[in-house]
Amino acid sequence: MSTNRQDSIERSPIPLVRDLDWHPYRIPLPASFTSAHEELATRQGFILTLQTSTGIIGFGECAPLPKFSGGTIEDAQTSFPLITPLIQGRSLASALELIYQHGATLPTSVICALETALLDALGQHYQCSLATLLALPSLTEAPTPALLQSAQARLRERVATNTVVGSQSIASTVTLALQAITNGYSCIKLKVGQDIEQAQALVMAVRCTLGPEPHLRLDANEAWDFEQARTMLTACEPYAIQYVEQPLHRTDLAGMAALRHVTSIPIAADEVLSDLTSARRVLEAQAADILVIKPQLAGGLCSSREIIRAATAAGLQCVITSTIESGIGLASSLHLAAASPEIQLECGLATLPMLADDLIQETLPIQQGFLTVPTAPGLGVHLDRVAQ
Ligand SMILES: O=C(O)CCC(=O)c1ccccc1C(=O)O
Ligand SMILES: [Mg+2]
Repeated sequence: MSTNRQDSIERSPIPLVRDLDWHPYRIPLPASFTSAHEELATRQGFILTLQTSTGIIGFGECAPLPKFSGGTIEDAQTSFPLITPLIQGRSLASALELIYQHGATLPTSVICALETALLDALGQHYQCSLATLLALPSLTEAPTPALLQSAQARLRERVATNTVVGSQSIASTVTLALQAITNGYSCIKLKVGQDIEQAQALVMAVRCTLGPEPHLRLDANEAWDFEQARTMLTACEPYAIQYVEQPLHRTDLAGMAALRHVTSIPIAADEVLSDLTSARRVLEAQAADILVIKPQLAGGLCSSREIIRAATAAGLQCVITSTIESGIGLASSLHLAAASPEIQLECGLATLPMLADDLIQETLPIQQGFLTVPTAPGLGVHLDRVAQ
């Protein structure tokens, strides 16, 4: 970018929020997503369109997942008319500050949508990607060219992902896992339910078929009690399990901490995480080796970044995953992953192929298990109007 253009961006005032619009969507999952919680056959949520005084359009997504945390579709809907008058007429930076300071009363998925749309617009104003904004020391001061350049230099261009195979029959799970390896994935997550004998047989069959190389992680979605978890994980010790997500109920932090002492398989916290405070409780209780962070449920991108920092300082690793939202929300999580060098494990962001429609004009292709981070200003993806 020419110096003149950059100078004029630094001098030009931050645009004001002119209008917010929430569009409901329903997207079918052709194969449905089965976990110990539910069978998700349709994804429901809202796309936020934010317009600025300078004609910039920012997009955000609110995709609640009531079985986890962060409220319901109705909770989100109730909050929309309250938000607009608070945000309208503020600068993008002051609107961001407002939601960071007072957002705690809103459903986390609503904060995530507002933050994404504001950062999308701000990135377009500064002509830098959302990931670049997240790598800056401050979001509320105009970045100098030098700051933008050093932020950009810290980003990852692509993010390694896992694929997830839902709880199906052993034969079809093995087939799907093999297919994923053929497609270039090197990390597979198996959904394992309450029947621990079936789960053990599944893990053995998948590991024996795939060989020793691919990373294999499990997700129990809170299905087990302590004894079931101990039995299951002991039986899985020979199969090189990368980690197991949420083996026990989210409230059982003491159980999770105790489980870490009876198995060598790392324990990951997922359902228990609903904001920075809940993450701090997990760290305090030494209840996990890994945190699974879903920006929709953890209060947005900056809140997720705070969680990553706290976890890293305590010696834990983190994974960013989707809630099976559309391409708008997925892109925002992808930018966060790109701006988080601490994250070395594969992220659970390979979920767009599960949806009948990703709602975006662009494609976010997965090549050899990697998602490429958009580099265009802001979010780098746009709502496909035809898809609505
Ligand atoms: O982690 C992944 O690979 C995909 C995301 C995922 O599994 C998920 C998606 C929606 C709701 C819950 C979960 C989960 O991790 O339990
Ligand atoms: Mg999980």
